[in-house]
Amino acid sequence: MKSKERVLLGMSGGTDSSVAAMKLQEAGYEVTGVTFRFYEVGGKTEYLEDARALAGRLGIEHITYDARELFRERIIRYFIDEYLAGHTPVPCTLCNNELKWKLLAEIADEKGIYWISTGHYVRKLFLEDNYYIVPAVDRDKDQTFFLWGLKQDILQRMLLPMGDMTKEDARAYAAERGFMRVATKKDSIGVCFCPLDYRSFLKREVPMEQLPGRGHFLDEKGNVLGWHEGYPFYTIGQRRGLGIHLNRAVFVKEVRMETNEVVLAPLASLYKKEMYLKDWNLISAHRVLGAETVIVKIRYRKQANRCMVAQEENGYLRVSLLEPLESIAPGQAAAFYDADGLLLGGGIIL
Ligand SMILES: Nc1ncnc2c1ncn2[C@@H]1O[C@H](COP(=O)(O)OP(=O)(O)OP(=O)(O)O)[C@@H](O)[C@H]1O
Repeated sequence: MKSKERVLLGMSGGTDSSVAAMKLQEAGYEVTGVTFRFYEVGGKTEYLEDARALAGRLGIEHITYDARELFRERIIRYFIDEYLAGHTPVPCTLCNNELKWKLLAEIADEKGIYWISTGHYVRKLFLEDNYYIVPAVDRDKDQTFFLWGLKQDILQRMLLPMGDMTKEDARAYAAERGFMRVATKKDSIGVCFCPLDYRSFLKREVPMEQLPGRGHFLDEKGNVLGWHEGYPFYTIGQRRGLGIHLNRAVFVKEVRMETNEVVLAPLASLYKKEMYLKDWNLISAHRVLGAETVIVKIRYRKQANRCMVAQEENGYLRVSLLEPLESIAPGQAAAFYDADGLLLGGGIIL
């Protein structure tokens, strides 16, 4: 890392960005921390106080940026609208690609700071005139899956101090320096504004009259199997919590918004060999469109699959899977990698 340069770091108050602050400072950077107020569960602002206190202890400048309205408009609204459209949204991907890193760059620009940083567990690589994101040393924490939408203007400015550490290392690093609160913080889980069940979130946030009410579960032939609570409460691939008891295992195969129907089928019926992507971004077009095969992942923790990718005349990407995949859900993200783990881009499943 270069020294005596300025960097703007997103400080969430959590372990990772706190350790990132320490590492950047030790590497000789003049760090400014910014904490975004995105969403405060139960109005709690402890995270903000933690980030501020750490910045104070490290002697770094800290600013707070109120992004609550923006977050509500761009992320929460999108999240709700996607379920109401019968899709399965990816709020963390959208937040990273459309909010977090863009805000960091904007604020850094205003302050005349070049480098921008977070506590993400990813690394960065420069290869043949392009910057790429590659998986972190800690494969279990790897967050590349959420960052496929970033372009060179952001990639070139990123500093990623957590990419070469494991979470355990990070906790030990903070503990060795006497930052016990940082070392022992719990990991955040799931979507920050809706960590557990999205269904109760929808019921709380969406007025009753905007929800479709009860509808039919159908089998693949169109026979009525029973009642469901309304299509937004079901996602493709779902098996648990269907509230219907049949003498065979069934999964959600299709969510039909127009008719408020949910089609249930055995797992074997959920496999597909093709999908289309919209809103895509290719960090390297020739490594994806020109490649014999690339690797595609459609869930953070799901296995990688091989595919071929082509651009259609209508602008979408067609992804032809070498092995069929189950639970391909509209609204979800697909991320492309090469065989060495280079993140090549991604898009939203149509
Ligand atoms: N409210 C926020 N304000 C500023 N930066 C944030 C905020 N939330 C997240 N970030 C930045 O984005 C990074 C990734 O966030 P994410 O919530 O995915 O990870 P995390 O593992 O919980 O990180 P941390 O331990 O730092 O909270 C954080 O390390 C931090 O740099």
